[in-house]
Amino acid sequence: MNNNGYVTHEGCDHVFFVGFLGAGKSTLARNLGRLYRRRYVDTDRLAERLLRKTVSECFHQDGEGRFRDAETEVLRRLRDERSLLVSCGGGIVEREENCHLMHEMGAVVFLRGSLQDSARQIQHPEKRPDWGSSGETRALFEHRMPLYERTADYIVEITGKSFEQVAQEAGALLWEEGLL
Ligand SMILES: Nc1ncnc2c1ncn2[C@@H]1O[C@H](COP(=O)(O)OP(=O)(O)OP(=O)(O)O)[C@@H](O)[C@H]1O
Ligand SMILES: O=C(O)C1=C[C@@H](O)[C@@H](O)[C@H](O)C1
Ligand SMILES: [Mg+2]
Repeated sequence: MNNNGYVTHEGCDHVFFVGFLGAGKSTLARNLGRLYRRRYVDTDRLAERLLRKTVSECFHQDGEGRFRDAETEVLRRLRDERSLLVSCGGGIVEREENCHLMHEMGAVVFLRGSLQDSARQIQHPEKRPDWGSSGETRALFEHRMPLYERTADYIVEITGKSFEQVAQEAGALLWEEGLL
């Protein structure tokens, strides 16, 4: 345990949560952080801090490329930290370099659900640069699923489960694997 009261292990051993928009990545990282006394961070919030603007502002003013560069820079900077739970932006798997960085630093957990799960759970779709018309969103979902699957070390199914069930299941799995 470090002097902030968080559990840390030797070396860089983060757990990264990936999945489509609204899958529950941030909620799960926060819940597991509380349960297992692990510090959690969110790559979208870290990118906003680096860019000094919101994700949505960055997409509109500077374009997606600028945001993706910031997202990769955020991951690189996590090399200097220990034992974090990291909820990732939905598009983190778009860059091969990001996937390498995550595997170099720890384990990747994919929260797998349906497009309907995302549509139900997502808040303020009007503020999401990444939530387009229903056809665009379906195409993005279909493009992303194999990328998440290919990158995942572990898969947690979310369909029909409450946050508590998802946290319990993911927590038990990661604990058994010595990752928490
Ligand atoms: N298992 C669940 N059942 C029902 N609602 C959930 C569940 N998990 C998360 N939620 C709710 O769904 C919404 C999206 O969750 P969250 O922000 O954790 O998802 P996310 O994957 O981080 O999304 P984003 O793409 O916005 O980063 C929140 O309102 C959250 O309270
Ligand atoms: O799925 C995506 O491409 C994105 C998801 C969000 O978490 C943000 O990272 C951003 O809006 C892009
Ligand atoms: Mg989130």
